[in-house]
Amino acid sequence: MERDRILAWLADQVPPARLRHILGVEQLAQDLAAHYQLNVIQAQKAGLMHDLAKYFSPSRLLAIAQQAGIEIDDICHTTPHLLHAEVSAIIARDEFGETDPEVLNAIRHHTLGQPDMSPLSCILFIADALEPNRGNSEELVKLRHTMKEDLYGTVWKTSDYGLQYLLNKRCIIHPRTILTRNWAMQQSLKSHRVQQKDSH
Ligand SMILES: Nc1ncnc2c1ncn2[C@@H]1O[C@H](COP(=O)(O)OP(=O)(O)O)[C@@H](O)[C@H]1O
Repeated sequence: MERDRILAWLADQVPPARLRHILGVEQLAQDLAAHYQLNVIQAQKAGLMHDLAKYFSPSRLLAIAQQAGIEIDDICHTTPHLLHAEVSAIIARDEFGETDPEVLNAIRHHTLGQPDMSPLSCILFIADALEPNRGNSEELVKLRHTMKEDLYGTVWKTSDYGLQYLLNKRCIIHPRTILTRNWAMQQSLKSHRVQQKDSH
């Protein structure tokens, strides 16, 4: 079975704690997909393969991304680790024969997000941040309470949580996460306005 082959490959490439995180993302992505009536198999595959390139060296990430013709902006040049999402999608395709664009796009967008990303991508973005092994800080517990009520609102607030972390650590922030946050916030506020109108 392909899942076993992927797990064996991962066990060779990532430490046990990361493997636990990956399994947590796989499970939560499936739960959320079932809840939002999305394709559970796509969610499972995206969860399982989202961090394939997590431990690749910066030079390897840059070389693979360059060879694949991915546009590498200044921030990714300085912090090649941010390319692990794009490169994980390439490995999913080339090593494990994944061809489903929905699955590959969800993997590509799991770290920085992407304005207009699909519901499946939203689910993987959330699952990566909120799976149980991430801990139980007050903010995470709060986000887990809303994750099945408001998909876009949770993408918005998960982005805020990540941005806050990066600000506190004085990191350079990739603008795509800010664009994702603004997009998700607008989607969430729009859907609340529609719900309010419907209830009058
Ligand atoms: N928008 C961003 N701008 C800059 N760095 C980011 C951004 N989002 C995440 N990072 C950094 O990239 C690294 C990988 O992110 P992620 O894959 O979410 O982390 P994790 O190792 O917790 O799974 C993290 O160390 C984080 O600090």
